[in-house]
Amino acid sequence: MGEKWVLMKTAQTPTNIAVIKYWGKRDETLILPVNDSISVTLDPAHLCTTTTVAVSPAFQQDRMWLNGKEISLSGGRYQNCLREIRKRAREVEDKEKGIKIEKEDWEKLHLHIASYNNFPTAAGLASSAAGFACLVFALAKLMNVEEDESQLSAIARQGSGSACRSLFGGFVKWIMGKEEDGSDSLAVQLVDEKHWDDLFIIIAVVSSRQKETSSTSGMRESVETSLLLQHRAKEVVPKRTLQMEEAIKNRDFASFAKLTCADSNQFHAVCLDTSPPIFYMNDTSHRIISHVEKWNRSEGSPQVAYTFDAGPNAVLIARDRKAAAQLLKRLLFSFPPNSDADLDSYIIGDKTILKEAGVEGMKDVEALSPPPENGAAQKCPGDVNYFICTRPGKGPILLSNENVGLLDPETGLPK
Ligand SMILES: Nc1ncnc2c1ncn2[C@@H]1O[C@H](COP(=O)(O)OP(=O)(O)OP(=O)(O)O)[C@@H](O)[C@H]1O
Ligand SMILES: C[C@@](O)(CCOP(=O)(O)OP(=O)(O)O)CC(=O)O
Repeated sequence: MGEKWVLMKTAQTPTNIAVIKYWGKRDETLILPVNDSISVTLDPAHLCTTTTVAVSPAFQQDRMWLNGKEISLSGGRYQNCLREIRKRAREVEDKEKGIKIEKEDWEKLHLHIASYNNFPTAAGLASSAAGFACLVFALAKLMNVEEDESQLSAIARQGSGSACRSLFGGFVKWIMGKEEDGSDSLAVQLVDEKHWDDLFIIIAVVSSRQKETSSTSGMRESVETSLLLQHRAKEVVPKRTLQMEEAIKNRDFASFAKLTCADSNQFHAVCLDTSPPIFYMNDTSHRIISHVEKWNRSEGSPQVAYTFDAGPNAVLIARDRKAAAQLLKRLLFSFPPNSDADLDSYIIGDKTILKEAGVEGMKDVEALSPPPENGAAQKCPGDVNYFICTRPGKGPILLSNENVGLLDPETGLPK
């Protein structure tokens, strides 16, 4: 194997947001959770990771570049994913390029990996979920791995728990499993992204400093100190998961919204019940909850569900585009951009919703009146950094066009 060839694959993988939260591990190394969780996959057109993986006999060591900067692969989570995927590698032949890799060769060959998130990394937008799912998916394609998405999800899980749910589109369940080796702790698709096409999602990226407690250490502290977590995992989530599956199957928005909001609130209650307490939401997050609760109550049935991960960003799931347009008007009234910002960079993703809300420029934002159910609503410019408008989306895909790869096909180094 003294030749100079480089073989590459590029994949794109979505991020996901949990509507029944994963919070707490029963095994830290294998990343095994204390309860099942359910998520919705977000449209990769707006939030996704692109990863190119390459193999060549010329590479001296495994290397990785994240958003253009070289990072170390020595961490246990990367090492576990690489080891597990290498174990499953099979023979690969590219007759056109005259390349043949035997199964045993994969243990000796080194990899180059380049990855890019089209959204901020470590900003509470689940970059680790999309990132590890994409790494495992792209490597599986490069190495001709036979395992299906669920089996791959059990490998991605060892990179970051929530990553296992990004191997599928639509609504996804991470089954906690019972086995000690984690072999049955994996993700399955509940329904694909077309099943509940009406839903529209608006993410409020709330201004904050970098979060103080990572999900990993936060959930460790909750497991060690919160009695509410024990109760939640044993008594609440098992029932709630079944109800959520029913709500999703029947496209029952009222039930879906009730369960989603209750589960987000209970997760944050567990954080408060942790010693010392963990605060992920801030005043802006609380204000968003109160606006949504008031509006839902005044309508008589829920129009929007809210959920918050380990940070202050609000993920708002509207029952349909009409409700999303109404929601956007309410959000823009209370959280207009700072006077120097322009609407084009303040609302990103699927901007078509702006037109439906009748908001086409800053003048329209300034002219918005307070929502009828909340005449006393205050304007808080600058409290939200920007909004991302998106939908439920599809799972990982392989990109066939070599030009979109992040590594140079000749050298295997970042372009
Ligand atoms: N594209 C990627 N490929 C591989 N690993 C990634 C990628 N993007 C992020 N990561 C890993 O995930 C880590 C960030 O995870 P972290 O949990 O801190 O933030 P996050 O996932 O963006 O936020 P949160 O978990 O709160 O939603 C990075 O330091 C890196 O190790
Ligand atoms: C609040 C959450 O987003 C927690 C996600 O935790 P991570 O998957 O980031 O944690 P590790 O497994 O330690 O990497 C809820 C969820 O996504 O289910």
